[in-house]
Amino acid sequence: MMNKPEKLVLVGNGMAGVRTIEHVLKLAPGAYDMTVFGAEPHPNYNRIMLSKVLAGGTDMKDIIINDRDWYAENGIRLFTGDAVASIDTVHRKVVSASGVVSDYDKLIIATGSNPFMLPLPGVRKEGVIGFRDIHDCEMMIEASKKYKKAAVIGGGLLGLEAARGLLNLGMDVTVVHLNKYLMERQLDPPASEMLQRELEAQGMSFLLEKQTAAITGKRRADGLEFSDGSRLQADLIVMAVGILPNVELAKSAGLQVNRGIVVNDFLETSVPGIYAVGECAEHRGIAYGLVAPLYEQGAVLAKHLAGVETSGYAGSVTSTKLKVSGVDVFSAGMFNDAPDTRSLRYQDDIEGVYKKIVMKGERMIGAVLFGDTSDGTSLFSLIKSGESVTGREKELLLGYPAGQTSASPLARLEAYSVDEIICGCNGVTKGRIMEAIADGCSTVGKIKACTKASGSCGGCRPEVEGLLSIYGGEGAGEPVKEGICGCTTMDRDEIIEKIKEMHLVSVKEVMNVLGWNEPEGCSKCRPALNYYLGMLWPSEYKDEKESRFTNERFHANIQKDGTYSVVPRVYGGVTSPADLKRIAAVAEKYDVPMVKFTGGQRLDLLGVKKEDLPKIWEELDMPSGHAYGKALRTVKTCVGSTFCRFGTQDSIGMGIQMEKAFERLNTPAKVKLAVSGCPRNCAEATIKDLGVVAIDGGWEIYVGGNGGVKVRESELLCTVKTEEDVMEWTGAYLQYYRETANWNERTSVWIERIDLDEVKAALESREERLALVSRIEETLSYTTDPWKEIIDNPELRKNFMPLAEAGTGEGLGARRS
Ligand SMILES: Cc1cc2nc3c(=O)[nH]c(=O)nc-3n(C[C@H](O)[C@H](O)[C@H](O)COP(=O)(O)OP(=O)(O)OC[C@H]3O[C@@H](n4cnc5c(N)ncnc54)[C@H](O)[C@@H]3O)c2cc1C
Ligand SMILES: NC(=O)c1ccc[n+]([C@@H]2O[C@H](COP(=O)([O-])OP(=O)(O)OC[C@H]3O[C@@H](n4cnc5c(N)ncnc54)[C@H](O)[C@@H]3O)[C@@H](O)[C@H]2O)c1
Ligand code: SF4
Ligand code: FES
Repeated sequence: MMNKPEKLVLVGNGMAGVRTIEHVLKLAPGAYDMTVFGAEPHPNYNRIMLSKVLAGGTDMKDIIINDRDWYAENGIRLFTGDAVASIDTVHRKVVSASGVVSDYDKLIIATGSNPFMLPLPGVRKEGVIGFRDIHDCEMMIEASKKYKKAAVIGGGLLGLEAARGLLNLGMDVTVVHLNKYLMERQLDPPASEMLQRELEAQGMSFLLEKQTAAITGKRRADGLEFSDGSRLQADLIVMAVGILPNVELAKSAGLQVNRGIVVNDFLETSVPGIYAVGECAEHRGIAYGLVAPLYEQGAVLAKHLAGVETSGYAGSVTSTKLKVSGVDVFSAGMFNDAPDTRSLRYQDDIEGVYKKIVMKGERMIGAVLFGDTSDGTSLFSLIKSGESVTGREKELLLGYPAGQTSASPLARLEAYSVDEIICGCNGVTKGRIMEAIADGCSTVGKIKACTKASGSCGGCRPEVEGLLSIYGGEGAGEPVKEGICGCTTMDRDEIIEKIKEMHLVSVKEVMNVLGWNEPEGCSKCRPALNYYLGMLWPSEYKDEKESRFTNERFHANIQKDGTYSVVPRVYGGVTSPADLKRIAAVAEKYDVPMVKFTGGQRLDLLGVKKEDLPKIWEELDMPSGHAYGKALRTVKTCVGSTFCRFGTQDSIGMGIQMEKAFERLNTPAKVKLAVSGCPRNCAEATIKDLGVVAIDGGWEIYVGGNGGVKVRESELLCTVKTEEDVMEWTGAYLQYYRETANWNERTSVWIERIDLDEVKAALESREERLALVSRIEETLSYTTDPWKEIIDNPELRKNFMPLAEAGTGEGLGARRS
């Protein structure tokens, strides 16, 4: 195109600016003679990965995007550690702090942002820091070696990622937040509360609705003082209360500046020949703080500079994911309710999943996901497209039922346009990934090396794997395997085989030895490994509470208002006046707002405060009903032959026997049983994981039923004669399920996957059945009642105390459960 190269100067060697010149190099090679100035002493690096560096497991050298050779190979003059001090817009030149003068024909300002440091007394003391660059990250790592207590001011994305990193570095961390809800700019209150609970369980402490008034200490900070007069001790204070676009240079050069440097749709500033891109730019009144929109800006600016036609940048809808391992949070678009919007919500407190989509007319305009963010990309795509989703709201909220291929995640990926951004962190489109696959990239690793997709937060890895399986076809050199989660490419069977072969005995050891790409794992693999290890090594494995969901850690179901529910075990649904009196007395004494019968014939005490749980368990003096766990829940019974005139067998006695035998059993997913005294089936045994129906002279055993979201009628496994036979088949069946199902796979899904005939074949021989029964009995012999364990152990009881009693010093000590 152009003959003599024009001089292009980039001020700011960060993510948006360098991405722009990468595009220019591709679109118009040789068109520009380029010079880059960076205030930091490093080549261009991935700032978002600093959170991962702080959290451990990622090395500083791994976050370099373009090393110094790249600049040299592309003929770019690079000045690092040398900030541009002034711009002469008349003579078109910039002058750096060290005195380097550089002429330009075109100038890009990409100076990013500065952390907003609250103007508090004491803010300049040693030990007070923002979190923006490699230097800050190194300072925090150093501080953690000498000091113990950290305070992070600001419970937004950055503050929480910083706090998680500091916890990993062994510090006690308190997050001080102005608002009542964490991440209030990204989450609605229910999601925010679930997030807080999960982070508390990880060991983070919170002070909400707290206004910091001063930073105390002499030369070095030693704590915070709040506007209500209270104090917090801390040796390291990280300020994460937002960012301010870095506009000083532009302002002093006379460019129009509001909050950011004002640009039009082609990223042109008020001065001809000067452009601004990235966090420092303000487009249509918005200065963005996430890479995806900044990369979109960069792509437009590059086209403009390369003389390639573009309709300009029209602004972005944004989405965010929190990069804290073990917590899946996604937010996009307008997620708050408004008078002209309509919201649909789904909440599963047992699995710790919350989903919300916000509709305006026929369009979806926002979404919040907690616990399961797998639909994030497709929901975001629909939000951005603005297409009508009328009639599909429910399936968008709930995701698509397994096996429904027309709307499977793969089908959705296939339906995306080639311009759809798959990897937000690196701005990689579906089309780019398809190109890489067509060029021979046959593994996720190769696609990462070639396109950078999945190389940053890792959140897009499932989509990259999906695209590989769709477009890799026969040509893909290495087979595409479904890892149990994004942290590994190994599937369940491979992991179990390795655990057995190498005798791995802890979650951490499995992750280390089997090369997890996330050192801390995630909310999918940690509980799964915890289950597999417990199933494989019943005598030696010690359950890792931190790998379990909140409900299982507190042995009670958390409710939407943060209270808990208590469901004592009532074998076979049969209670006694004495038990009922105790339940009533406890309910009165602790002001339990509601006592309710469950669908499984139990009594549920709802609205219990966490600190009351151990006292209530003690006073009830009844075993845990495990209503919160992936475990045997209930054995529902009908009245049977004891009282019913149709009854052919004693269904109550059978049910009680089964419940007493298998209570406390850990299973891949919850398990519900039922026993009916005749084929009228009043206990609804044919929609249970295992249901027993009495017939003349014997019993029928049905398996794989479900009465939940996707109703499935159970199938006949066998017909047996005696109660002993029922016990043997039930034990063998439950153990076979425990040994072969994926973690979190209900029997109804498992049986469709492996087929009933396989189950029948596996249980056909008496010898095999007895071997399975002996393994389940061994497992059961090591189980204890969790409520009793806590009642008898003062250390465990402390986890249930309110913060002020459980903590240290000013009542804010970190609580690790
Ligand atoms: C810890 C952390 C985690 C993050 N995680 C995410 C995430 O998960 N997802 C996401 O989308 N976003 C994330 N962000 C935000 C994201 O990193 C920024 O949006 C992005 O880096 C902004 O790019 P930029 O090029 O505008 O600014 P920067 O990347 O900040 O680059 C600006 C550069 O300009 C330099 N500079 C400033 N003034 C001058 C001058 N006068 N002369 C020369 N150089 C100068 C600065 O030193 C800096 O190196 C995170 C940010 C941080 C700090
Ligand atoms: N995963 C990600 O996408 C990610 C991660 C880190 C950073 N970032 C980006 O980096 C930038 C900086 O992040 P951030 O979290 O600092 O900004 P933010 O503006 O998103 O959040 C700042 C938080 O601090 C709180 N706050 C404000 N004043 C306070 C005070 N006086 N005391 C206590 N709390 C106070 C606010 O209520 C707010 O929730 C943002 O643009 C963010 O999007 C993104
Ligand atoms: S299932 Fe049969 S035995 Fe049981 S209550 Fe109903 S009618 Fe009676
Ligand atoms: S979305 Fe973060 S690496 Fe792709």
